[in-house]
Amino acid sequence: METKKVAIIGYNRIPFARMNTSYSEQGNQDLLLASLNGLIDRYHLKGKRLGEVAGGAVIKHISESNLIRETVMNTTLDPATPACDLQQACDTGIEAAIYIGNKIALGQIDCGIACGVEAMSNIPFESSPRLRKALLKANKEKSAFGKLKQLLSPKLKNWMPIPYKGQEPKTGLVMGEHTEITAKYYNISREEQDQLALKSHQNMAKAYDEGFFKDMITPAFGLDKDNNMRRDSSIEKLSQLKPAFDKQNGTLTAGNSTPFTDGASAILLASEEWAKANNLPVLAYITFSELAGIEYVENKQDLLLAPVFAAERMLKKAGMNLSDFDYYEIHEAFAAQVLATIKIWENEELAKKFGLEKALGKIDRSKLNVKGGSLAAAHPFAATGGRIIATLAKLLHEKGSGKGFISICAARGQGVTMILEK
Ligand SMILES: CC(=O)CC(=O)SCCNC(=O)CCNC(=O)[C@H](O)C(C)(C)COP(=O)(O)OP(=O)(O)OC[C@H]1O[C@@H](n2cnc3c(N)ncnc32)[C@H](O)[C@@H]1OP(=O)(O)O
Repeated sequence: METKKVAIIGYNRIPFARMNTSYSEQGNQDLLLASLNGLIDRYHLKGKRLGEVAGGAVIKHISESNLIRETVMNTTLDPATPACDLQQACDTGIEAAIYIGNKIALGQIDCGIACGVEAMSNIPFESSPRLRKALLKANKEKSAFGKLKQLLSPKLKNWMPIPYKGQEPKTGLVMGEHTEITAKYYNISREEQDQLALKSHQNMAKAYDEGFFKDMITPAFGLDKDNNMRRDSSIEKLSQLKPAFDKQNGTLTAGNSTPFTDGASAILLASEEWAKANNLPVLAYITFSELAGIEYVENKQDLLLAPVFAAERMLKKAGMNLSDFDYYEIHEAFAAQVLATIKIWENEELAKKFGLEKALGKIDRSKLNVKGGSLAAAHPFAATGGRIIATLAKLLHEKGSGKGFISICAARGQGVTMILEK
C-alpha cells in the first residue's frame, strides 16, 4: 500500500507563562481553546470538518477525561470533527503529531490538528486513600449519623490534599534530581550548562526582535510574549544562582532548568492534496520519527536520555548521519540533559559504552535551537512538542530547502526523535 506524504501546513500557540503568573486563573480548556481558535482564524478553518484533532495534557482533572473533544466542541470547527486524548509525558505533543501524521500517511484522514496544553497553575490535588475510602463509605450510608461517623473516621492528616511533585514513581526522585545525577555521571560542568541557558534566551530574544514569532503566537489573557524569556540574563548572574536539587554539590539551578509552565500549542497537518485544495502552502514534511525507552531505575543518570537510542534507530532507517541537518531542535528540559545527550552522540568511546554501535556524528552548535529552546520559552509539558515542530517547520520553509532534526526527552525514561524535510 502506498503511503501519503505528511505535510505541516500551519501552527499557532499562545505565549507560554511561568506557573502562577499570567494564566493563574485559566484551566486546560481555556488555554487550549485560545490556541486552537488562533489556528482556526489564521488558516480559515471555521465551519470545516477536519479528519481528527488529537492531543492532551500531561496533568488533567478527572472532569477533563475528554479534554480535546470538549475543547473542539467549543471552537468554530464543525462539531462533527472527532477528537482523541493522548498522554505521554513531555512527548505528548510530538506523539500527537505522529498519531495524526500516521493517519494521514495511511489515507485514513486527509487533515488534522495535533495539540497540547498544560495548565500547571490549576493542577489537581490528590486525596489520601484513607479519605477517599471514607467518602465512598459515607456515600453509601443511609442515615445522617452513619455518614457523619464515616466522615469523621480519617485522622486530620488524611484530609490534607496531596500536591503534584513530579516524582518518578519507580525511583522516588524528581526529574531535577535525576538530571543532577546525569550531570555528575557524564561530567557536564556548571559553566557549560549556564552557557547553553544563556544562548537559549539570547536566541529567543533575537527571534522576537526579528519578528520570527509574529505569525506563530496569538496573545491570550493579556499576555503577548513568553514571559520566562530574559533579556537581562548573563553568565555572571547565572553563575551566582544556588543549586536547586543538590544544595551542597549540585550544578542545576533555576537558570539552567525549565520552570513549571502554563501554555498551549497546535499544529495543522494534512496530505498534499488537502493543502492544495485549501490553497495552503506546505511548510515542511514529517518524514521519520522514532520512540525509544530506556532503563533508568538501575541507571538513574539515564532517565532523560532515551532520545540517544531513538536517534540511532531513526537515522539508520533514514540512511542519514547526525551531521546531515540544517537545524537541530533539542528540547531543553535541563541544559545538562541536552549536553549529556549530545556528548554521547558525538563521542565514540562514550557512545559504545552507552550501547550505541558507534557515535552518530557531530552537531554544529550554531544550528542548535536557533530561535531559543525550552529554557527560554519555558516548558508547558504537552505543549512543547507543538512549539518545537512549528519552529522547525517555519525555519525550513523560510530557508526553502533542507532537513531538520528534533529530539524530545520525557519522564519515565522515554524519548522521541523526528526528521522534518522541506
Ligand atoms: C515532564 C517530562 O516528561 C520531561 C521533562 O521535560 S523534564 C522537565 C520537567 N520540569 C521540571 O522538572 C521543572 C523543574 N523546575 C523546578 O522544579 C523549579 O523551576 C526550580 C526548582 C528549578 C526553580 O524553582 P525556583 O527556585 O522557584 O525558581 P525561581 O524563583 O523562578 O528562580 C530562582 C532565582 O533564579 C533567578 N533566575 C532564574 N532564571 C534566571 C536566568 N535565566 N538568569 C538569571 N537569573 C535567573 C530568578 O530571578 C530567581 O532570582 P530571585 O530569587 O533573586 O528572584
